[in-house]
Order: sequence, then structure tokens, then C-alpha cells
Amino acid sequence: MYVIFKLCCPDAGCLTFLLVLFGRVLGNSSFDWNFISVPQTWLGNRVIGFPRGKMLGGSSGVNFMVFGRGPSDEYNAWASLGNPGWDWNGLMSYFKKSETVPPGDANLHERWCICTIHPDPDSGNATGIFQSPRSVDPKGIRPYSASAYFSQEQSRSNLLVLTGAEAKKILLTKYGNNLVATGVTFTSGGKSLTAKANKEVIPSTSSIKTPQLLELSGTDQKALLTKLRIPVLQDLPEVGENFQVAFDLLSLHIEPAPFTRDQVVNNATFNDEQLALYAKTGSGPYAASGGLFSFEPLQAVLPRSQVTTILAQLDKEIKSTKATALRAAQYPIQRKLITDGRVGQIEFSFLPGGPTVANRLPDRSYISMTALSPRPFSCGSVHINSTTPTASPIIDPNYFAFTFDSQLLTSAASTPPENAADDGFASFSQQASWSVFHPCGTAALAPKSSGGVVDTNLKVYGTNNLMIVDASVMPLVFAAHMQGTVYAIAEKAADIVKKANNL
Ligand SMILES: Cc1cc2nc3c(=O)[nH]c(=O)nc-3n(C[C@H](O)[C@H](O)[C@H](O)COP(=O)(O)OP(=O)(O)OC[C@H]3O[C@@H](n4cnc5c(N)ncnc54)[C@H](O)[C@@H]3O)c2cc1C
Repeated sequence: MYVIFKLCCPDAGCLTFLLVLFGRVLGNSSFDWNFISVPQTWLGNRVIGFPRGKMLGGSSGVNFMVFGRGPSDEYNAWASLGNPGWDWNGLMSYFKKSETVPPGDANLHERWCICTIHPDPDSGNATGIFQSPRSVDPKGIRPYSASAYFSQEQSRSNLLVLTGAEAKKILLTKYGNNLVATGVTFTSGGKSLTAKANKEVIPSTSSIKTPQLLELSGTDQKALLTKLRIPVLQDLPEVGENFQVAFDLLSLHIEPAPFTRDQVVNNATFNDEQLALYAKTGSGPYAASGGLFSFEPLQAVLPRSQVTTILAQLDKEIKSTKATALRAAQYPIQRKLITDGRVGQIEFSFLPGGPTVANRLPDRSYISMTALSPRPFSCGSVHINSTTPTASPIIDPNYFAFTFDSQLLTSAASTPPENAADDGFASFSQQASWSVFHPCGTAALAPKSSGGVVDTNLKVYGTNNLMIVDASVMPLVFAAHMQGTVYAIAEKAADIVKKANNL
């Protein structure tokens, strides 16, 4: 019998709670890990919030439900880092597995993208303006990974899900030249327990918690583990490095705005009424998807001379930056994506609400128009600085370490907003830039010689059966919203496991 053993942090009643809410559960520690970064040098020492879903289903249960694929060039870039099979064609069948096209809706993408200049952002070319599809089930309810995947399979006799359990360490034993994962220690109901494994052990604990678990288990850079007196079982210097995350510049808010989602967030009574209305009739603010997006190549936004100037700046910075093996392999690929001009280098979004407005007033309603940098060159890290499994890791996205990134955003949003600080737009961008909540890369898929952490079967180098399946394996951040790609990675991983076990 093949048993999938899944540990998950404190359960928030996930299968009974209608998680159509967006924005409202953020900051609530029953749902959100509420991680924060270390002070960001290039953002005036501000700390940046990194919300992450805590319930079964993780961040898919708290996210904004924008659903789609990235451009084909960007997945092809993953493959060109030395990852055969991890390109657009290799992922296509897995993208399709998480999408259901209702009968009669063969042209679903065209139908959803009603106002578009771009007819189908999921075609592999996502540049242009479009109204993004959202993850919504046929009843108009948010499907997230617990409801859409787990609830279909929960009665299986070979599946056990323990909620309220937190993994502390993966047990690794030397077997010949390799390590074998023999189990996981975890806490549940105040007790410390061990689950034994005789097949794969598969953490899917996010780009922030996965490096922590690997480090606590003895796989990471020797120097860090030695400092914390953790026995070094596998020296993998890039665990927790290559932390890539898109960030945005809140460029304009209209307030007071017409009716937006903020009214729901601001007023608990109104929220309860609207939830009840939605549950009864499927209508009201919770039925709305909303949100226009536009991914634009640099050449579509800036005059040629400005593109040349900021690329020259980029080249200077690449030359003077001490790069890891993985970053050195990525720079030319990332640069070529810019000069080819086929993928979005800037994302503009238009949202009915202001979930991340700095200094928002509690009774106001906003419309946000933001400029995002989906594929920044600034790159950070996530590492432990304590052996306590429940301690938050040290999260450093290193925002704006590359001046190129800030120049790109400030040039793109070239008309300074009314509420820009007096000392100029550069300073405004330091105060207003924020995370887009799409961290990835901390257990990157790449050849070991290029600083990879997992191989093309998502197996951690030097181990026989330890696989990682979450956004941390994405080797390069890309210009799209990530949930659809996380599902595709998980679907591909399922095939890898089935094949390895002759299933
Ligand atoms: C606020 C927000 C808005 C977003 N909006 C969108 C959007 O609109 N569209 C989109 O495509 N993407 C969006 N995203 C991103 C998307 O949700 C994530 O990229 C995706 O969910 C990442 O999946 P993951 O499996 O890597 O991690 P997660 O989904 O975060 O899952 C990790 C799981 O592991 C659990 N866990 C962690 N540590 C342990 C431990 N030690 N023991 C046991 N369990 C543990 C966590 O509790 C969680 O359940 C958003 C994310 C956030 C936070």
C-alpha cells in the first residue's frame, strides 16, 4: 500500500469555511503565518509582510484567485538552465489537468477575456491587456487545493491527513553514498511524534518554510549549519538562496472610490450580510472576479533610448555583483528575455480595492493601479538563525538591491502620483513598494553544478527519496500569477512518483 502522509499546520476548519474571502483573512493568525522580512536597506529600512496561508491548502486558500499560465518563453528559460522536460511543452498537459472547461465552453479563455486586446493570456503569449480568469468552481465558489484536490480523495484508505501538525525535521540516514529519508518528526496536540517513511518524503511547505525544514534536517551550506551546530548531512549551498519575488509599486489610488471590495473588508456586519447573500444566491460582491492585468515588454513602455540606458545600468550591476553559480547562469537568460521583447517586464494591474495600500484609512474605499516588476534582478535569501522549528526564518528579499529594478518601476510609472513624497518619486517608491506575494526559488530546480537543490525528478541532490513539491523549486520567477504553475508542478510530480513506483 502506498500511503501519502501529509502534515499541515493548525487547521482553520478549512473544509467547512467558505474561503471566498480575499484580503479579509490576511493578518489573521489562524489563517496566515504573518511572516515579515528583515528591514530592507534599499526601502528605507522598511519591513515587508509576507502573508502565507496556514490552513490545509496553504496560500491557495488565501490568495486573490487570479489564475493563469505564464508565457512559454519563461518556462523554456527554466529548461535552458539545464532542466529538460521543464519547458512549456513539458508542462502543458499538467496545466490542463487543473482546469475544467465546462461543457459548451470550449472557448473558455476567449469567453472570459471579454474586454481584451489579448484574446487568450494562457496561450503562451501573455503580453497585452486582459481580464484575468479566476479560480472559481462551476458553483461560483473558490476552489483551493484542499477543496479541489483533497476533498475528492479524503475517503481513500491509503491517505491520512493530520491537521494541526507541524513538521520539525526530516530524518535522513546515510545509505551507501546517498541519504535516505526515513521519516519526519512533527508536533501534534502538544506531543512530539515521528512518522516513518518507506517511500518518498515530500515537503510542500512553501518557499519560506521549505528551506527552513531542509536546514533543520542537515541539508544546506556547511558554514551555516556548523554555526548552528546542526550536523551537516548534505552540503547544498543554494538551499534558501535564490529567493526571488516580484514586487510592486503602488502608483495610484482613487479614493473615495465607487463600491469596491474594501467595503466588505471595512464593515464586519456588511461582510456577514454579503457572505450570507452569496451563500444563498451566489450574487453580491463575493460573486465578482474583477481585476484587469497588462503584462508589457520594456520596449512597449519606454522609448528605445531609455531602454538602452537602463540596460546599460543593468550590465554594469551584473558585472559588479558577486553572483552564485545559479545567479550567474540566470543573468544572461533573464537579460535575453528583456531584449527579445516577447514577455512582460512590467505588469500593470487595476484592482477594485486597496489590500496593500500603505497607511490605508479604515473606512475608505480604494481603487489600486499598480506597476509591478514580475521578474526582478534583485534576489535574496531565506535562512534559519535558530534551531527552533517554530521560529520564523530570516526572510531577506533584498528588494531594490539592483538599481535596475527601481529604475524600471519608476520609469514605467512615469507620472508621479499625487501622494508622492515631496522629495521625489524615487523616495516615494522606497516607501510604497510592496511584495506581490509570489516568492519562489529557494530550493531551485537546476543541475547541481549550477547550484541546483533538486533534480528534474524534484529529488534533493544527494538523497534517494526526498522530493520538494512547491513554489520553492521554480528556478526563475516569471511574469504571471503562480498558483496555476504550482498546481502544474504538483501534477507533474504525481506522475514522477507514480512512474518511480510502477503505478
Ligand atoms: C495574499 C496572497 C495572494 C496571492 N494571490 C495570488 C493570485 O491571485 N494568483 C496566483 O496565481 N497566486 C497568488 N498567490 C500565490 C500563490 O498562492 C502561491 O504561489 C502558492 O500558493 C504557493 O504554493 P506553495 O505550495 O509553494 O506554498 P503554500 O501554498 O504557502 O503552502 C504551504 C503549506 O505548507 C504548510 N506548512 C508550512 N510549514 C509547515 C510545517 N513545518 N509543517 C506542516 N505544514 C507546514 C503551510 O501551512 C501551508 O499549508 C498569492 C499568495 C498570497 C499569500
